[in-house]
Amino acid sequence: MVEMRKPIPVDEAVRAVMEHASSTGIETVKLDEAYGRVLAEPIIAKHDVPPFDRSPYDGFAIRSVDSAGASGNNRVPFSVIGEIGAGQVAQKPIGEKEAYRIMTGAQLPEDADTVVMFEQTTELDGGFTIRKPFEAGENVSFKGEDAKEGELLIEAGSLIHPGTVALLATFGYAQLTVGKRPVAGILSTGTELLDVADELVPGKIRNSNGPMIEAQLKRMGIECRSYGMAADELDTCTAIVEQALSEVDFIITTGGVSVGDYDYLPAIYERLGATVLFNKVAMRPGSVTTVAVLNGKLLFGLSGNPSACFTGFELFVRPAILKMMGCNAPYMPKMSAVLWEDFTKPNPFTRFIRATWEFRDGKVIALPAGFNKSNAVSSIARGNCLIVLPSGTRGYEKGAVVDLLLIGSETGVQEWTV
Ligand SMILES: Nc1nc2c(c(=O)[nH]1)N[C@H]1C(S)=C(S)[C@@H](COP(=O)(O)OP(=O)(O)OC[C@H]3O[C@@H](n4cnc5c(N)ncnc54)[C@H](O)[C@@H]3O)O[C@H]1N2
Ligand code: MOO
Ligand SMILES: [Mg+2]
Repeated sequence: MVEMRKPIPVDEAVRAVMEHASSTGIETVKLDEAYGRVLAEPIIAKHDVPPFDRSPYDGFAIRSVDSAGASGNNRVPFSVIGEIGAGQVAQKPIGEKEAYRIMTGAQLPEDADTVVMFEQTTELDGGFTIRKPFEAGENVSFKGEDAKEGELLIEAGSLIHPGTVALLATFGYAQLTVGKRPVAGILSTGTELLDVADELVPGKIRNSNGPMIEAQLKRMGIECRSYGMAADELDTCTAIVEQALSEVDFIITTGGVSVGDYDYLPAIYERLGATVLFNKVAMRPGSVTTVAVLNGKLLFGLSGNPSACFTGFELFVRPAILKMMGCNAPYMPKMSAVLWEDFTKPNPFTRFIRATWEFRDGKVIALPAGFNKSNAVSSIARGNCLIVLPSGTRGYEKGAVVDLLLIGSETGVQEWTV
């Protein structure tokens, strides 16, 4: 008799996975390897930024007192006593009505407290005149205005993006500690599977899930070990999964998790003694998504159906990986949008629809990506988000406001429910 499975809500399933996603540890990397990693230490300003008062313009550094009373009718002359390019420092202090030519980014000479842009002067031989007074501090980029020594700038647990790299470089982090990346193992199960280079033969299809998952991992910078494809044979698949468990931090299998005669993942978990966290989720696609855990390692049993497989990765595998790396905001960001076409099917389970969000007619709209079934492959190639239609809702009409989950976003959120 077929096994009856009890679906659990998506949020509950995500929580169960996250409870078992534990840190892979930390390691030290060079700055040029830091992009895409997670900070294992906070970035605290090691010194003021900028580290000295500097000129934000190309112009002349003067003492503001000397500009008092300047006007169109009373142009005040200055004599230029030297030039300071960025990286150079003034050799002597400036005296009354004296100025340095100074370039953007150069340290202000002692006593100078303002900068006059070239455009605000009339140049003369050996000097220039100005036609307005300047206040102390006008046109100065102050020491510490960007960051103060000791200030907490970025918390540990943040994903390192190019801007973070700039900040790390500013403070001289030639190396830093980051969360270790877990190593993933992937196995595509299915007797019907052909390799990408194979010609189609009756009854068979090419393996698209394996390459897709590898790309989803690559997008996160995660290294994977591919265990290729395996026919639906219990002994063979069990042996591969067992082998993989000894070599990687977590395993993703695709296919074989439903109740069919050749769906062997449930039996494999049982043989290996893995604890199944859930084997039915109140979602579509991906209701058969199964996650098990053995010796602290997660085994993600994603559905064989391509749309379900894709969605299962983004909803369950991705946040778990980020948590293993120590990330404090592992969930896809959410946004609201106006649904741009009718979606008439009722939603007994929470539905995730591959879609594109864009800005149109003054609002953010969401356009479903086409053929919307769990076994669809064409629509997963389109779109930049998932529309979320909560369980227990009926059809939606064009114009309804719906939630979106953003796919491929660099930054995430700390808490999340769908
Ligand atoms: N009696 C029931 N049948 C099914 C149920 C159910 O509840 N009761 N659930 C359906 C749902 S929902 C889904 S989703 C699928 C899940 O199937 P499996 O995860 O067991 O996957 P397979 O049976 O191995 O394959 C399903 C489908 O996907 C194709 N596939 C598999 N691997 C790949 C791959 N690597 N690349 C591309 N396509 C792949 C496979 O050929 C099948 O067409 O079960 C329903 N059935
Ligand atoms: O498990 Mo499914 O809901 O058709 O993808
Ligand atoms: Mg099946």
